[in-house]
Amino acid sequence: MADKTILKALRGETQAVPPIWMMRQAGRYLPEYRATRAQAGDFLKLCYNPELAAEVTLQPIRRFGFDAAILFADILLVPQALGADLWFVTGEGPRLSTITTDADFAKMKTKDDIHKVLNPVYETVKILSSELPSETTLIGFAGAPWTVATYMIAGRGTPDQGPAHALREGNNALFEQLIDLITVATIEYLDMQIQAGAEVVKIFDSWAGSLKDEAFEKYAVAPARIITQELKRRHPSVPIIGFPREAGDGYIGFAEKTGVDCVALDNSITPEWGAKYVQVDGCVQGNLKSSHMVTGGQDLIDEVRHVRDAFSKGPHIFNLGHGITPDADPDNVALMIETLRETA
Ligand SMILES: Cc1c2[nH]c(c1CCC(=O)O)Cc1[nH]c(c(CCC(=O)O)c1C)Cc1[nH]c(c(CCC(=O)O)c1C)Cc1[nH]c(c(C)c1CCC(=O)O)C2
Repeated sequence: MADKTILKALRGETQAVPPIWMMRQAGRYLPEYRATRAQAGDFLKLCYNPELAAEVTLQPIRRFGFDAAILFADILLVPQALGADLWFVTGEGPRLSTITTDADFAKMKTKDDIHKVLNPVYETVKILSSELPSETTLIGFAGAPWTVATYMIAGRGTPDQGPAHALREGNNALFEQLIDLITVATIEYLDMQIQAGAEVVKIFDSWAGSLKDEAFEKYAVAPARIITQELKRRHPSVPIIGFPREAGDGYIGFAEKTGVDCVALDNSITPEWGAKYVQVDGCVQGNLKSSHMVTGGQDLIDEVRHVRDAFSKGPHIFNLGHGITPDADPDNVALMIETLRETA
């Protein structure tokens, strides 16, 4: 449907009230999410259970009326589909078998093998595209090659992505083979999500900020450009959101260099800076601090207005600068939406 508010923003329209959704909007801060996850058994079983994954995707739409739903899945399902072992340690995060040698890489599967594992995700998308309200946009997603590679190399999240940088410098040929494999697998994965009904896709490069200068161009910009160009060739009308988190000056010109339709902004920059240097090139998404979803009150109201007003002269999708945290209060989410939609 052409007049969905998210799609209008992505086409470059400025709207008096920007559309809104929230990173990690289906998550542990919601009691109904925790109940469904318990029913599924654990987080990964939830990701691979199309009925229940669709259910948790719909929960924040029912409760809050967001303008977009984001598919419930995880960026680490692609490494798993490529042959990595994956598990989650409660309270700590993901763990994977590591890729640090040519022998490890030789055991990986190819891009054509991934759908066997990822099929349930496409089923979730199909369920959602028939069950979502007609005004709600369905967003699919994947991790960017660099961010996915950081987990595959280290076997876990790391504060500075040290192991991935070490491989990039120590065995660059292997590192680049891994980036290329994730890039081609991501294209096929997002293509299938689009065929199943995703109307927009987002590429999460959560660790882009640790790539500097030439490395940022080679491993954040170039893979995003390759994925975007190929998806645009196959699906010209499907908009793409890029999120090179903490890219700093790397945000400037990112849309033009990669071809993405919208750049998601984190909290390391002010909305004024984002409007001046990034929104000049098109749609931006962001960037309220997630901590306001914990603290609430007048500060939350003031900051929602601040972010909205700073981006009011161009196309904007309201969002947080990063995912909502488990300690957030759902009432603060409702207050954010109510404040955003008040007549200014
Ligand atoms: C780096 C990354 C991951 N996953 C993701 C990223 C990129 C965005 C970002 O920077 O946060 C992306 C992601 N993960 C999840 C979604 C679903 C859609 C949504 O945003 O609601 C999305 C878009 C569900 C999830 N992914 C995860 C949860 C929590 C798991 C649980 O329910 O126990 C959810 C709801 C787990 C996860 N998944 C990942 C980590 C590091 C963790 C553990 C940290 C944490 O617990 O928050 C990898």
